[in-house]
Amino acid sequence: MLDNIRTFYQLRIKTIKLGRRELYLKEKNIIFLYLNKYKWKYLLGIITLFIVDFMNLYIPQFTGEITDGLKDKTMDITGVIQGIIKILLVGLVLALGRFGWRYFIFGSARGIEYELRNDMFAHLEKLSMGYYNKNKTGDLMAHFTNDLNAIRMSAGPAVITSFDAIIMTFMVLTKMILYVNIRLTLLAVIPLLFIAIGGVYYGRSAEKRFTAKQKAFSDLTDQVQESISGIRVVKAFVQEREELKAFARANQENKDKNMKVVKLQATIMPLLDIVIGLSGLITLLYGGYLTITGTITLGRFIAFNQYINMLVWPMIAAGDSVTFFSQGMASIKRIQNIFRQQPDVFDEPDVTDQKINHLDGEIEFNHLNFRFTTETPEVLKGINLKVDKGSTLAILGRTGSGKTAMANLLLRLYNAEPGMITIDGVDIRKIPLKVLRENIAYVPQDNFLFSDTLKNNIAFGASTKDIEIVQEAAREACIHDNIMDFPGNYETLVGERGVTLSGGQKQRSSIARALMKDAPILILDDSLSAVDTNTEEQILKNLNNNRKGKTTIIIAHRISTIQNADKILVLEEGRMAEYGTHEELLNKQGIYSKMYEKQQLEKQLEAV
Ligand SMILES: Nc1ncnc2c1ncn2[C@@H]1O[C@H](COP(=O)(O)OP(=O)(O)OP(=O)(O)O)[C@@H](O)[C@H]1O
Repeated sequence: MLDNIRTFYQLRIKTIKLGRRELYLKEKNIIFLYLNKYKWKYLLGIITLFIVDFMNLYIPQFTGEITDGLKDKTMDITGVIQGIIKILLVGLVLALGRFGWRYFIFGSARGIEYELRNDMFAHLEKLSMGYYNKNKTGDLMAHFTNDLNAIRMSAGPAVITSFDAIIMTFMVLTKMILYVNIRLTLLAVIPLLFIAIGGVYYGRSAEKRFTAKQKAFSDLTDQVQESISGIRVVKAFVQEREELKAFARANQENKDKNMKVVKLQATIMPLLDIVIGLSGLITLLYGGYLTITGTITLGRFIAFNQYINMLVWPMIAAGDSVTFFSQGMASIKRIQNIFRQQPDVFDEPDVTDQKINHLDGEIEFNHLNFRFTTETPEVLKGINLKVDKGSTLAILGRTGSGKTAMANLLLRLYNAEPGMITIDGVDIRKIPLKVLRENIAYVPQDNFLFSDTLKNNIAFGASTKDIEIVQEAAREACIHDNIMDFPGNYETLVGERGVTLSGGQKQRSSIARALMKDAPILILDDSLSAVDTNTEEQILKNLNNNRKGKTTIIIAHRISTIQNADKILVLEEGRMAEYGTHEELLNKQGIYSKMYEKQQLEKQLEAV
């Protein structure tokens, strides 16, 4: 019985410890996970550093010996040459050692930065749309540049300077005591103690200022990113001056926050000089006295001065290390915030058991209600309908009525409640995300194209880049002739460094990209709005011929786009206002028929 209780508590303690450790790694210091990977390299680097520092101490000693030898006339030219050879040999070891620690420690820091950047990108890719709706692109970009840079500086130079400072201080002090004089050493290092005390205060204050500085930089990056991506709107609304003012404000804020850091460093550095100067003064006064009284030789006095100078570097390095570490700490916290974010949409544990690797395309919405966040109102209410495999559903409705929301839910960019959407009779949440998205071809409303060739844009996400297949998809989307008119044909670069496509050309390239996927489900989200009616007719005809047996969902505003669909859903403020075929809805004399009449009238007016 007692044994059982003991085992129970032992197990419990173990679990708590494990839990704490996980929490510690996850919550407190993600950087330790990365440092751990490079621990052997760091160790090698630190050992090399130790050797370098150790060898360094012999140069003042050899100089001191030559000085005393020459002064006392106990050393001839051979002795001097031997002394110089010893110094040169130490110099050679130092050169090799300095290469070594740089290679090991800077290499590890670069490695950590590289891995952290990869992991951060992979993590960001996993995060759901909800996260991107809340966070600004510029801010995220600043994490990849400024914050990772600060982390690298603290994982590399700061590690070196700290260890160097500690090892060097320790060794120099030992050498000062053993080789020169203990009392002189103690007196000379008293002022240096103030540096250790000041370091703690400086570290705390520096981290706060660095956090503010990094945030200001993020805001500035965001400002530039928004102004440049929105330059068309800025120019069209003659808002250059306003944008410039907003930029100047962000820039000023960034400068102010940087100045706060500069001011702190500017206060600390002269203080360091004063402390170091005091040490030098004590050395001159008391060391000089000891030399005059013959307690230490002139050579040892000279060596002592060199040792004091050797302490200057660790003191300044200590200041730099605190700066780097504080900045790194501020950045790690910012990056940790990203890693702490969990995707809302993910494969639940039992999903992989489902063995689903293909979809047929029978979609069912079962009394679907949906809101984007708990704070926002419901945007879809009681949607209840079935889309048969191989049929076409058209969704029509005023702007903001929830059409794109339905597409987003089918792609699981957001989560619907369990059971509210099924595909082939399986709850969408039980279908592996990869399978779901691979089986849906989507033409989004914003027709985003990458800064790449048209060929690569169309073949994006497809299993092949075969030009014949790319051309076939482009022909179906009625963009082939346009592409052939471009100077580089399919190799034409799109976007910032290439040609600027018209709205309609972008739309059709985007349709070609979706058709290239040849998926069992195709969603066109207002994807024909920028093409003329003849081209629209042609594209729809092509879709009809080539997508037999496959499901299509067309979201549109023009009735001409959707009138041949098997079923038409009219959404009104997220509700199914009307549902049926074109004829059925016309007979209903409701919203659809009114829309139809209006659009017919517009057509006739256009013809006149
Ligand atoms: N990420 C989001 N968070 C909160 N609300 C959102 C979000 N995205 C869209 N909405 C809101 O949901 C409603 C439906 O939007 P949705 O984009 O589905 O409309 P839509 O019918 O596709 O409109 P349009 O024809 O203009 O594209 C709108 O009121 C919109 O403001």
